[in-house]
Amino acid sequence: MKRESPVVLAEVPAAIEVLSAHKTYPNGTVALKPVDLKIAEGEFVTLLGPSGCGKSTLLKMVAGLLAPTDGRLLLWRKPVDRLDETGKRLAFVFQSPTLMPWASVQANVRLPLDLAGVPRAEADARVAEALVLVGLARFAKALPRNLSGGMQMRASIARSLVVQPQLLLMDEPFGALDEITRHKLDSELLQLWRQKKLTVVFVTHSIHEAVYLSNRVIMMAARPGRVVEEVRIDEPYPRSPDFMVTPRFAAYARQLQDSLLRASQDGDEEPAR
Ligand SMILES: Nc1ncnc2c1ncn2[C@@H]1O[C@H](COP(=O)(O)OP(=O)(O)OP(=O)(O)O)[C@@H](O)[C@H]1O
Repeated sequence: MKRESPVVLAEVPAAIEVLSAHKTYPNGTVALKPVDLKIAEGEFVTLLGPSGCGKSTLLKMVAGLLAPTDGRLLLWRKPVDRLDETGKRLAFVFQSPTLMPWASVQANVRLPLDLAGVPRAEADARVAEALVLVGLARFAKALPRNLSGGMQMRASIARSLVVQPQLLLMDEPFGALDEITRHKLDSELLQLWRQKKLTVVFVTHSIHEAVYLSNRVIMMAARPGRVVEEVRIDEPYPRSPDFMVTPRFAAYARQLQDSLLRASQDGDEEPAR
């Protein structure tokens, strides 16, 4: 007699499914060859690769900011433009904090809620909570010009958190910061990710940042942009900065360095179409 299949343990649902999605810009640039990628709820996935490999293009397609030339992108099993049907929300964090210079930190962070017509009392409560989460509670009334680069980025992250997203898409958010500040914000981001049970897709040029933060690193190559490799970082969380001085960290960094080198060389051999 045929045996019953074993009980299937509850699978972690996919937050993101990229199904043969590719992008050619109107000027003919093949920014991304077909990509197939599944990201489970709660993962921290990093997109790493040389300049021009299509990291931002892929992230913007996941956000629904850019339509693929062909293929599909699903968030919680629905096309990206029907995210509201899933009861989930996403937020996008850009490299530049893009704060309104004339408005206080508090008003900047409240902006998405004002635009969505959230009542003032509720909005203020959510802003206060977000400012505490990013360590800016004392600077609610400050103007952006009086904040350091790292603090401005914290304000930008707070602005993304007030919409209470389940998915955070971050395009080189700490790329313009000095190394010490970047490490600090990386650690804070990991805490937020765990505390809020977020799914994060994070674009970076930094191998060290990718190893420190991610469950999984997606390596991409340029000319034309494509996914070439995937590396799992099997290191438990919470990860402290001490992880960065371990032989395991060095081994992962080396593996990614080799992969990045291969990805860069591949691109030189294959001309863009
Ligand atoms: N609007 C556009 N029109 C035409 N080509 C574009 C456009 N945006 C990006 N590209 C090109 O598409 C390719 C992929 O760009 P993309 O910005 O996605 O790469 P990236 O990996 O994020 O690069 P970087 O690391 O430098 O930010 C590049 O060759 C880029 O020049």
